Amino acid sequence: MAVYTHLTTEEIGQLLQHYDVGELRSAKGIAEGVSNSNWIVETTAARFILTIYEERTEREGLPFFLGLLDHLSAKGSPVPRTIHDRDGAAFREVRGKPVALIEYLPGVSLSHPDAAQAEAVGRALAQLHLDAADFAGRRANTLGPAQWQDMLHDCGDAQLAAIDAALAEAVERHLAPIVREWPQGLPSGIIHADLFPDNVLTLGQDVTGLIDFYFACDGMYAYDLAVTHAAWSFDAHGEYRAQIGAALLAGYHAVRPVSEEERAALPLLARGAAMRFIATRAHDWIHTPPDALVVRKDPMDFVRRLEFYTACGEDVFTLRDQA
Ligand SMILES: Nc1ncnc2c1ncn2[C@@H]1O[C@H](COP(=O)(O)OP(=O)(O)O)[C@@H](O)[C@H]1O
Ligand SMILES: N[C@@H](CCOP(=O)(O)O)C(=O)O
Repeated sequence: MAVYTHLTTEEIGQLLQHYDVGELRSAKGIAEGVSNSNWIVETTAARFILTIYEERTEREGLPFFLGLLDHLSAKGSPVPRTIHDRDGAAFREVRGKPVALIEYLPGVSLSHPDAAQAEAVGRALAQLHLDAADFAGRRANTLGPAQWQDMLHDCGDAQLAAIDAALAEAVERHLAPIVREWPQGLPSGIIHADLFPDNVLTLGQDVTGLIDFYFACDGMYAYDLAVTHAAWSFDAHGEYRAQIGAALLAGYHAVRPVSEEERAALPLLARGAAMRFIATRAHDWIHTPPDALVVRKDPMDFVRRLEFYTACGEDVFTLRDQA
């Protein structure tokens, strides 16, 4: 469970007094998530998500993240609105940490998507890129190649090897070439940068929620597509699911056509996406406080994906048009 800050019911009740959302009925810590502390809050009026922003979500980014939710939601994207307090503020402070109340969206996260669901996710990602294009906010990517290098250097070879010898070897072998060859100048705009299955809510074949924009930033659209491909196209044993990968790319391409230059960069971007999650997972593996109620994520999942993307053929990134 991701709850790092343990608020009392009284504290949550007092916080809600600043919003026009009715009286507190119940508040339950949410099991999913690793970055922030989250509760489902029921009031006499509705259900909400209450989030306390922890260390990884930088406070200066909050006007961007929360403004982006409101921008996308106003465009009809399945993105939750920020609930503003009675003074119009998008976030407040509790125990010295920022806290926000977010619209609750229906739907469930998929653990084993089918091809139609993967295609819908690809479409939703492309639509998000289009809808965010005229958002005025800007935010640099704070988890780009330079930061992967810093984080992995900070972990140190010995600690990486203590997690798994293959982890240290993969970083040693792959990090420098990925950083050296990293593409520049591909079409860019605001990207989600973390569209994993737990950040997409669905009902049947429909995407009903895109959540957790706390890594959103300026970046290459094709990198976001590569992150999403790496996050969705493998089963629980790490086996590549070719139909899922192809459907995801096809769904995206149908809404925002991928240029040949972007397509050609996808294999490298996918290796970079794998390295990005190796870096943060390894860092968290080593630095997560022992009393945090959180399930740490295994960096080795992405070492296997990195090896897959290094060895795979071009056909993985062939773009097929919709049937
Ligand atoms: N707006 C929302 N509507 C419904 N459920 C949500 C919403 N936001 C978050 N959740 C639930 O809370 C979980 C954790 O939220 P998330 O933003 O991913 O946390 P973290 O930033 O810690 O990763 C999600 O997996 C989802 O189950
Ligand atoms: N998606 C990342 C971790 C970030 O977690 P989230 O719960 O904020 O989506 C990973 O899988 O490593």
